[in-house]
Amino acid sequence: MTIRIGIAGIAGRMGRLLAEEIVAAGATLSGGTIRPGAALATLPPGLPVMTDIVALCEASDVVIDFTHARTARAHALAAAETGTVLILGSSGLSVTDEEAVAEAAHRTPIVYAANFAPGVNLFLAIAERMAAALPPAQYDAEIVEMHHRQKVDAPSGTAVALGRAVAAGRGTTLEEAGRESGRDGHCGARGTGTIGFAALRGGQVVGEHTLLFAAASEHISLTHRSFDRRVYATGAVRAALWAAGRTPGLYGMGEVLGIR
Ligand SMILES: NC(=O)C1=CN([C@@H]2O[C@H](COP(=O)(O)OP(=O)(O)OC[C@H]3O[C@@H](n4cnc5c(N)ncnc54)[C@H](OP(=O)(O)O)[C@@H]3O)[C@@H](O)[C@H]2O)C=CC1
Ligand SMILES: O=C(O)C1=N[C@H](C(=O)O)C[C@H](O)C1
Repeated sequence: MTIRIGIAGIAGRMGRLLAEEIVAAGATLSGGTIRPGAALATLPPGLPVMTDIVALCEASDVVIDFTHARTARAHALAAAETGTVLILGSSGLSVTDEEAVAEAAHRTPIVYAANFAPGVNLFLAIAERMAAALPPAQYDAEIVEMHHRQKVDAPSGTAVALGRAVAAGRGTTLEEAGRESGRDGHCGARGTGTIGFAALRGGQVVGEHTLLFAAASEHISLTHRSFDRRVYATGAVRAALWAAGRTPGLYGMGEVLGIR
């Protein structure tokens, strides 16, 4: 029997691509959820569409969730209670949401990644190395991201992950280092060692992230651009096939790719 993969948020931009990629990977598309109260959109005929995440988990070996931060906690709990593998791609989770996901991962495998594109995960590893080599007293770290006008959270999950990677390279955490976001008005001079974030929104940009280290006499920057969000869908399906049958735990895309 092929692996059964369900999709939370099947009517969304990512949900629709995931449906195609699951079938292309030779897995069984077990169904999908839409938001309770949402109008039933045009979806593949014959596909079980429901609003109950527990019912989707029970019908699936793996559930892929690209919906919204506000559902992450309930979806992780449903996966834990039914022993279903969860691939979680939603961004904008609070620290307490992330703690709830980590708690659920004691009972079932969860792959949680800010970005499922292979290039971004390499970028995260390089960011950590760059930060370890460039002293924070001289090199200001700034992260700039741009996304389509429909994106509802900022800074992006990937930008936050880059910030965390920079902080880790500097032997600290993002919270300890301090975030500087959305500068406006008399915001004061930049703090030494803080990590800056700027979020641009417009058009249909799939996802662009730049990490800049700025010193008095030199700048070094690295940019990743996604041109097609299918790269996230293929990455998520790859994670689903990798995670099925693993022991419970919280995994990242770096582990799926063998990067870290
Ligand atoms: N980790 C990664 O690699 C990537 C992460 N993302 C993240 O994934 C998320 C979704 O992105 P995207 O597909 O562009 O957004 P969309 O808004 O297009 O899709 C989200 C879908 O989830 C639905 N939804 C919301 N709540 C529920 C619920 N409780 N049950 C079932 N369905 C629900 C929405 O329905 P409705 O419209 O009716 O509210 C919508 O159809 C975002 O957080 C985004 O940042 C996106 C791309 C890559
Ligand atoms: O909402 C999006 O589109 C994306 N969200 C993710 C994020 O917040 O980092 C990943 C990617 O950048 C696309």
